[in-house]
Amino acid sequence: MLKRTRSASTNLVDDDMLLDSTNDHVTGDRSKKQKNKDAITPSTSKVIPYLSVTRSTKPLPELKLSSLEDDGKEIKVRNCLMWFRTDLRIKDNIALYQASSFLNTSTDNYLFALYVISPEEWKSHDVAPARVDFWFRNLKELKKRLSELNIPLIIQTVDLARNVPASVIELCEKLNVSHVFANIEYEVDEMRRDNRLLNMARKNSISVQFLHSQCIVEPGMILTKEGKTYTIYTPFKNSWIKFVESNISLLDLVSDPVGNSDKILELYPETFEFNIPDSIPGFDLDVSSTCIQTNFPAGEPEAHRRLGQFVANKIGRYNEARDVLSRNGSSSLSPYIASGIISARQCVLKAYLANRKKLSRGNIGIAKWIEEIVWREFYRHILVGFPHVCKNQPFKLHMSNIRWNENEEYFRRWCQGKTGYPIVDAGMRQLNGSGWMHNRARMIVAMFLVKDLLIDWRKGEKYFMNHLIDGDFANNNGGWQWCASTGSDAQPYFRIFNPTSQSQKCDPNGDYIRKWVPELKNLSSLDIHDPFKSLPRSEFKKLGYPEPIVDHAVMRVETLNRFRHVKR
Ligand SMILES: Cc1cc2nc3c(=O)[nH]c(=O)nc-3n(C[C@H](O)[C@H](O)[C@H](O)COP(=O)(O)OP(=O)(O)OC[C@H]3O[C@@H](n4cnc5c(N)ncnc54)[C@H](O)[C@@H]3O)c2cc1C
Repeated sequence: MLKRTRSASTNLVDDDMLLDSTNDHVTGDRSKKQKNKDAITPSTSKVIPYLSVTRSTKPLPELKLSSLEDDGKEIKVRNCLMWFRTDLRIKDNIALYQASSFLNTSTDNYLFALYVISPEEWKSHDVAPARVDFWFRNLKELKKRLSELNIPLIIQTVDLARNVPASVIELCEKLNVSHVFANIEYEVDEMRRDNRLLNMARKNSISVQFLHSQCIVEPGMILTKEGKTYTIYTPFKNSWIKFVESNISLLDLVSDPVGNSDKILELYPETFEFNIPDSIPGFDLDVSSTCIQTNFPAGEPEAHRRLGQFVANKIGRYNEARDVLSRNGSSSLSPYIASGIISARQCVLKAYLANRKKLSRGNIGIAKWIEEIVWREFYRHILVGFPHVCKNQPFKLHMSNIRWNENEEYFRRWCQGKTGYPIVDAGMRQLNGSGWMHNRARMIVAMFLVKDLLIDWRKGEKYFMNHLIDGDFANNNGGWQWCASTGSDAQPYFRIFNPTSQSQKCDPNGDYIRKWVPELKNLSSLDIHDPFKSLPRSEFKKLGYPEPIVDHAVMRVETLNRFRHVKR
């Protein structure tokens, strides 16, 4: 394991500056629909609008870790707290490693770990029950592994989201904590929460360090020639690859944390006694939990097993297999990456080594897979550079003037997988039945909602978040806006998927449809893609499958018309 010498410390600025970055109000609730009548200018500043990032290449002991110390104040090290959020892993966890190395010199200080259960915050962010279930299962694994290091995992349940920072401070006081460490979450509400914590900590002489860990290339590290955030993927990717190739230590993993001495067991026995619940009210699984739990077992070893198997057996053919719906051609690592059970860096490093130390070129399947992780980074950079996307607004602001259909019946049928378009219904039923959906199916169902039903993409985005085990704000928002032609580097509005030809192309034998739409399981591969057209009416009626709710050709014309004439 390589010892990491690279680090970053971040000072979050005031709430007001966060709000100023888009001249709008942060709602605290991404899900609430905001009518965007006011013109809002996306940030074009050279630096990230609400993050001031400093980097250091000095070895760890020489790093100034504390924001208070940055102010010239010295804080005597007492105990440390690692606050886990969407980074539920021990390995390659920058904040955890920093926290543990910070204490290393002294044996009289201890490291505690914290996880906050925050139901109100989760509700307002449409967190799916499948995701909460996945978190709890992973927390149980994490707790076991931390216990082996004598690090207790403290669980706090905080009903109101606004009380989270105060409860962290309260815990610090109780446990004599002087230094708090956490990895940054880039979404606006999360940044506001952390900013509050920072302000409260300052008043209580507690040092808080937020560290970059979600991306291999931190937001703000690569910018266009004009010093702006990239808004087009291909130049972003080229710049990303060049940057990582010339700073290859960005792929170095941090060492494992050092544990506490046994003395903590006598001094703070109660901190080892927290139980992780199986579930909490409001987040009960409504699909077969055994299917989700069997498909996505918890734990870091499982994530690494998947990565290892994928790289050993499948990655080489990823470029050709990834779009075939019935072929398990992708890694299915997304729940693990989204909850931080494995880091993007660990994934790319493994692929890079398998590709004989190449990020691009080399094996075409490997290079393509790395590009997908770069999409994930692209959407995070967009989130930071254009935080208005966190506030229910389209990246291209004039796109909020599109007139959407308010058809609850159509929306309900889309959600249930009863549109009469087999490939769309298969995708939605996969989501409802397993908490996950194939990438190509996500594109098809999203495009169908927006461009065949003309329903606001934000309704689909919310539905996805409410059901996906891998729900991830940046990826989900980016994916939806790509399909809706409202996003950065999105599909042009006139590119509209034909669901039937997508079905023929990406599920040629109809096996994916047969798996998820049992009414059609006996149809031939010729009839299955559009049974309403291909079967005699009497035969079709016997299937018990709905007729198509709209005519694709008619809706295509209507959609082109509405998008073409959207007011600027
Ligand atoms: C409408 C829509 C909504 C989406 N919502 C989410 C979401 O909530 N969470 C999520 O993780 N991904 C989302 N994606 C991206 C993509 O569909 C999933 O990441 C992918 O299907 C996960 O399967 P995998 O792990 O087998 O991916 P692989 O193909 O093996 O890719 C490896 C990893 O790269 C990342 N990745 C892959 N494709 C993309 C992409 N297009 N954009 C950004 N990152 C990508 C993911 O972290 C993924 O796990 C969405 C895409 C669309 C079109």
